[in-house]
Amino acid sequence: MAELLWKRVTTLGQGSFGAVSLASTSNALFRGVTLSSLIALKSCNLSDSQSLKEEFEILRMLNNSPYIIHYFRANISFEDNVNLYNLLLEYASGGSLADRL
Ligand SMILES: Nc1ncnc2c1ncn2[C@@H]1O[C@H](COP(=O)(O)OP(=O)(O)OP(=O)(O)O)[C@@H](O)[C@H]1O
Repeated sequence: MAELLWKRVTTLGQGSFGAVSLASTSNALFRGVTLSSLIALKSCNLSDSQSLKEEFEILRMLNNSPYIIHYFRANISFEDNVNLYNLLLEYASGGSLADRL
């Protein structure tokens, strides 16, 4: 099965469990799902990734909901000599709910 290829473009924000980047993807189709060419990538150090792994499990349970950001997969990358745990997420281009309140 083809690996989903991505490249970080810019930083979107910082949460309690990780930093969020905007990333561009090169595969338009992944596991039968047509992807936008932009995704969000939530990353943290692999050695400190328990909370992000728990977030991944919750997103996995809710992945069919139209009200919850979809995840595409989790993976590990090696960047600047650090192993990072990454959640590959649907990019919410409209900003957060907090921005709108
Ligand atoms: N899927 C996404 N698409 C676009 N921007 C996102 C996405 N996920 C997160 N962001 C941006 O990154 C910021 C940090 O997101 P994250 O989910 O890590 O933390 P949070 O939910 O804002 O805070 P906390 O983790 O403390 O509850 C958000 O405020 C938002 O600006």
